Amino acid sequence: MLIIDGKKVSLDLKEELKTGVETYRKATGKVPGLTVIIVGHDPASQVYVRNKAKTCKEIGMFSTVIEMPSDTTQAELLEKIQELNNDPAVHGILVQQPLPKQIDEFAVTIAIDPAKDVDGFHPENLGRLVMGELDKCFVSCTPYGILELLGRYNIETKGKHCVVVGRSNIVGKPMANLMLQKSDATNCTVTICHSATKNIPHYTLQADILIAAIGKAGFITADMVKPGAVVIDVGINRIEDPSTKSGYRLVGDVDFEGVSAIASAMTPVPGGVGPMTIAMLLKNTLHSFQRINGL
Ligand SMILES: Nc1nc2c(c(=O)[nH]1)N[C@@H](CN(C=O)c1ccc(C(=O)N[C@@H](CCC(=O)O)C(=O)O)cc1)CN2
Repeated sequence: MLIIDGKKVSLDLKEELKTGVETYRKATGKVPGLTVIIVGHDPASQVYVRNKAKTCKEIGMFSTVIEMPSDTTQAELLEKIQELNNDPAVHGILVQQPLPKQIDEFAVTIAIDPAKDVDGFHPENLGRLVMGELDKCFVSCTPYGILELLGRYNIETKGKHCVVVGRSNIVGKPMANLMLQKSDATNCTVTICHSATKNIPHYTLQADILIAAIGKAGFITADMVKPGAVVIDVGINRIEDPSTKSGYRLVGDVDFEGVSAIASAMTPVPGGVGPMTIAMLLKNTLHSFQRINGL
């Protein structure tokens, strides 16, 4: 069974982006700039935001982190986003999720200028993706990272049956629509399963490419997988484990041990899809810089 190594691919990709950033810096004297807003003190979000800023620095991009208190109002956050929309040095704007409950995520998503929405969450970007305008939109980083992994591991997609389990706006829906696109890198027949789907194994057993984005530890078991399938695990679930130093360990939505005996290729957790999310965010930020500067 082939392990699809997202950690390694993300490192390769970051090296390529570093070269790209340096080339544009020499040619224009400018570098891409990403601003990340974090509201509140969610520990996992703080780690992700720190990693985003650190990775920007490593590849020569400019990054700013704006920390806002947990009791920030929606109006205050929208005002900050407006400032960033108008700042020409900012090519990418991202508001880390989840947000505190007093803030409506959708209102925030639509406030970000679609031309700077490097998360690819804005309805204009999702709409363009659905309509096949991939070169004129930002694709949500996790699905985009999965596409990059499939491409770099030469996994055949054309005419294959891709089953996506999960229908979130940031993973399941964009993922399914990407795999549906008419292109050499996609062109699948796509099925989406979700919490109201009756008999999920009936569908997953037909999948040549199975993408699990449910958010439930070990949900996909070996008896739900067709022999030889390619299995992509998007889940990042913390489960208690007193034998580890932290007291927990990370597991995916797929029972790795059981499914790895059946699948032909699989992403691990950690080290699979997760690391690609930040790499693709930086790829989107570089694209934004290119578009804004007409490069
Ligand atoms: N505005 C956004 N908010 C959130 C996003 C997002 O794309 N945009 N995604 C997630 C969090 N996230 C990035 O923000 C993210 C999650 C996981 C990883 C990752 O590298 N995971 C590692 C394990 C890391 C660990 O030890 O915890 C792995 O899977 O190997 C990167 C980024 C929600 N919010």
